[in-house]
Amino acid sequence: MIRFLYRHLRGRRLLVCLAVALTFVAVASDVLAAFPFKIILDKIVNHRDPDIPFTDWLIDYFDRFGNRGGTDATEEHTQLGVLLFAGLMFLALGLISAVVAFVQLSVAAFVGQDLGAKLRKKLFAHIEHLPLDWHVRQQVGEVVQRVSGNITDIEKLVTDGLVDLLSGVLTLAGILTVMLVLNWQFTVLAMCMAPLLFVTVLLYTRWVKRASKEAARAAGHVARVASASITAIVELKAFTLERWAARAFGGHVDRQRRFGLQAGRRQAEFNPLVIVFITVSDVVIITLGAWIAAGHEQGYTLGILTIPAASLTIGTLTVFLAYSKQLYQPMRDLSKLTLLASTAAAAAGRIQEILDQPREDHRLASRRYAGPPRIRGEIAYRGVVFGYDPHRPVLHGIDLHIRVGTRLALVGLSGSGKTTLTRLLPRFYESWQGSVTVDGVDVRDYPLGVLRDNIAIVPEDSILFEGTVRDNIAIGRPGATDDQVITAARQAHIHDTITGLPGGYHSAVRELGKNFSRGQRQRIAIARALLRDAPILILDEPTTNLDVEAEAEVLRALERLTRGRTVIVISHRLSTLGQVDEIAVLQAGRIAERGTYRQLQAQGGPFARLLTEQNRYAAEPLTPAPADGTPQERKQQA
Ligand SMILES: Nc1ncnc2c1ncn2[C@@H]1O[C@H](COP(=O)(O)OP(=O)(O)OP(=O)(O)O)[C@@H](O)[C@H]1O
Repeated sequence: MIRFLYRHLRGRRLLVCLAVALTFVAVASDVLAAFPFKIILDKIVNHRDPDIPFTDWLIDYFDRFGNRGGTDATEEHTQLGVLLFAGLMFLALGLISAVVAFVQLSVAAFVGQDLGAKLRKKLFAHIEHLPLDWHVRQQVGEVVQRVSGNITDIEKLVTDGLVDLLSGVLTLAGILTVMLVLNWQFTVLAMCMAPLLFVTVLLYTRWVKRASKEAARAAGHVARVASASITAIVELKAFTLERWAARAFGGHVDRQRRFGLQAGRRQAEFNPLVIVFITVSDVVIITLGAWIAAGHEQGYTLGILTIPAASLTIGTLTVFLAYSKQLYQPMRDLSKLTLLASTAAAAAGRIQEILDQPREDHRLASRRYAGPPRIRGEIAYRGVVFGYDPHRPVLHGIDLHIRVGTRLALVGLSGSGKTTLTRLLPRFYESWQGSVTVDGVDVRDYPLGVLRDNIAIVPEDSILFEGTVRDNIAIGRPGATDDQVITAARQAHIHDTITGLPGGYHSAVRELGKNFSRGQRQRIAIARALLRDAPILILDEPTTNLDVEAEAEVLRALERLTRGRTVIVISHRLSTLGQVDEIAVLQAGRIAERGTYRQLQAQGGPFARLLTEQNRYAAEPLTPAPADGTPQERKQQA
């Protein structure tokens, strides 16, 4: 934890040192704040002048305001002089404490917030650069928790904890030292309850924390279940599952209440216990202390401990009483802080775990790449074997060649590996065996930035980001002009829809594009891809979730997008494959057959069977192959 903080506090270490130095000053003034009472009582009750080096001149100065009434011959200073001196000392200590607390807390808050912001930005940027393989293995909530909750834990330790921790330790040490110097025998007596108090504080803080943690975890479940139920409200209503959802939700709420009550009960027991211990300790100090301070002759022996008679003054007794109360707070703070520190240490561990993950380096390639930044788009898979699980390959020796500017459709049953195959191209994953090349260069030899800049992907469900519609299209090419954005939108057949919105191109996009229909989102994504103008295009079932009308619109937009590019399209709707040059059928991670639509249909193999299966429930038998052949065939005929 210390190493983690030291590393991430670079640039702010001097401020931390300042906060530490100020803590020393604050603690010293707090500990000394009990002394003015001692000075006053010693003067009035015991007729003793204060014995503080280098202060006589000041008391002499104050003496001129008083007279010698109430003093005896042994006293050098007047009562008023000493009272004014004690008052000034109290005021000065209070002011020092206030100013120091202000600076100290401001510094701690600044360092805490600064560290939190820096860590958040760093962690987020790192997460964004981690490979897809890492992302799919994570739970989204878990990752978000690290960016928000875990960093807050560290922020809290720095803002509230470090200063309190240090001042707690210093206050305890300071108080004990002063007490021991004043009267060590009486200190041992006065501290009789301290071990019990300490153990109680330690145990109870732990119990309260444990119960609160469970309650917080249950609260997390409550939030998750509520959010899942609200997200799936349509399904819940459709299946009339409202009561079932309410029961599941109620279970989590009950758990949260149980632990919340447990924490409350522990807290309720804790405070009275502390009061009892402190009261017992005060009783000892007051009764025994007052007896000794009253000047009774003999020493008092308690076991091996002898307290010399008349070794206490009423003033010293007051200091002991004040300290007895002051001891509790730092103990409590320290105990709380051990937990805060352990939570922060666990949080730091979880954050470091992510920071230790190697990120994708967009510039790095296994060999130096000296080719052009724009590639032509010839794709070849050779003997590619790959899987997500080390023991379960998904692709078994794929050989596939896609010429520049041609369109290949990947079809096959669900789970046959179509998406996986396309994911190897932008190097979201790397093949176990064989190679994937683009323009004859292994994808591993391209800098990631170059490779991915040359590939555009339109997925099944395009996601829009927060911002305006224009921003969402312009993502395709940072710095694109308004004209370029509008041209792309026109080509994607979304321009009219956008201009029909109240804000036009500046209309806001709500969370993940919820205020747009699926078809509109797809067309915005197509405009984005058009603007990107990448030579390679991957379409992963871009019309799957659309109704007939929206599908027709998106297909029209795609028609423009796919022109002149190397395209891999994954499609379940075999009837829409008329526009591709070649179809590859995947079966359990192997290419079962390849050919044009007509060839495969005539061949009577897996593709023909898939077609029959899809047409089984059609009202009329479909004959979707284009009358004039595929584009490639059309080109050849021409
Ligand atoms: N991230 C992943 N981790 C582990 N296994 C995965 C992962 N993604 C896919 N798989 C598995 O790999 C196999 C191929 O999945 P893939 O998504 O490539 O199939 P697909 O043909 O595209 O299917 P669909 O048509 O349903 O999208 C499946 O068995 C799937 O369970």
